Amino acid sequence: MVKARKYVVKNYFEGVPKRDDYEIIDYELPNLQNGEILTKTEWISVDPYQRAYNRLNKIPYDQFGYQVAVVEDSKNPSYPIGTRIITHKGWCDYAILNPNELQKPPNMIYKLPNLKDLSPSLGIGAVGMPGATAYFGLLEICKPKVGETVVVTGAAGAVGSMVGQIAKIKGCRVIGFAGSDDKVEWLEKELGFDKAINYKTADIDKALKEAAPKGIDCYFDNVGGEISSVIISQMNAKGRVAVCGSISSYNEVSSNVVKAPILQPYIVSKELTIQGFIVTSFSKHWPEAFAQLVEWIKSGKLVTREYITEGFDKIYDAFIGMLAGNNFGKAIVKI
Ligand SMILES: NC(=O)C1=CN([C@@H]2O[C@H](COP(=O)(O)OP(=O)(O)OC[C@H]3O[C@@H](n4cnc5c(N)ncnc54)[C@H](OP(=O)(O)O)[C@@H]3O)[C@@H](O)[C@H]2O)C=CC1
Ligand SMILES: CCCCC/C=C\CC(=O)/C=C/C=C/C=C/[C@@H](O)CCCC(=O)O
Repeated sequence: MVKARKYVVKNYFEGVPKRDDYEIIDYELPNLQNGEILTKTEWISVDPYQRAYNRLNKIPYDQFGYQVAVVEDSKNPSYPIGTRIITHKGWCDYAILNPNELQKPPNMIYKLPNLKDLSPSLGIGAVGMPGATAYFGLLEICKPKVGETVVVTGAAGAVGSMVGQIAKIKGCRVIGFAGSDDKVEWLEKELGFDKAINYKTADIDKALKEAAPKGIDCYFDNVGGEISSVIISQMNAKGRVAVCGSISSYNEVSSNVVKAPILQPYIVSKELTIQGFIVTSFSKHWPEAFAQLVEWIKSGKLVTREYITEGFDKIYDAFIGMLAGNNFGKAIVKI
């Protein structure tokens, strides 16, 4: 018998999730049946949608999320012992899975993409769901052209740091917003952003007019709220906005959500395209994105950074730290 642990969400979050909203449960896994595999978790992802989607689930629920795991025992010939996989099994240290029943998101499983000699942990970051989000959101929705100006918020995070670098690879001028001077320095000095701005200290409207005197063609929106309204008000005719997330309001109780200015006059007069998307809509094409992302990383065109917390007992802390902005790049937990 294998002893396993998992995080169960006991409450609907009010504001910032509390430690007491979670319970860690110890339990014994049953014996393997034909077709099943026993997996040992190696890396766990903490992501903003784990906060945002809380109220879409029936309480209590097992905390969902991506993980890298290795097959420890197998009664499925397609997944022999030692195979590395990505699943959406969430915050648990061992699991029994039946790959034949895990074909559609969110209950998905796939073999770790060929990462060459890169760390398997990238399978939940730059070469995983966040990497695919940056790749498809930018290339399929913003559709940037050479010489255009691209703005990204949440620029030092998992998705944003990739968006900015991919836009540079595509020949764009890139401006990023992030929440500290250290992040600004990292974006400009190491990731090649043309300009980064600390949204917590800058006059956003003025700083952006200075950074983008010819206006903005593409906006990759990770945060929503007031800053997005300011950015959209400075867009050029036929500009494209990919609405990826709105983390600035995930921890707000509804009565506190900021009322953003009215944008319709800009949207109409500039003929803007504003499109929300969910990355799994592109899931059939993830393998193409992963192959390209690995090539860019291996050739040094794309820099990856991970913010690693160690220990199963620390997943909650890693999650809260990510929501508070501690992470540079992808926030993950090593189990
Ligand atoms: N549509 C989709 O399919 C997907 C959407 N997303 C969305 O993309 C966004 C980025 O996700 P991801 O890259 O994984 O996370 P990040 O790695 O960017 O981590 C979250 C970051 O959000 C920033 N942040 C926190 N609070 C605020 C706030 N009030 N205002 C502005 N920024 C804030 C912090 O950075 P800082 O220090 O700069 O404040 C923090 O580091 C999220 O909105 C997420 O929901 C992600 C994956 C898929
Ligand atoms: C309550 C509305 C929340 C709005 C936030 C929208 C998008 C933010 C975001 O981060 C989306 C991420 C999507 C990730 C997709 C993961 C899927 O593979 C699994 C979805 C899991 C689930 O639906 O339970």
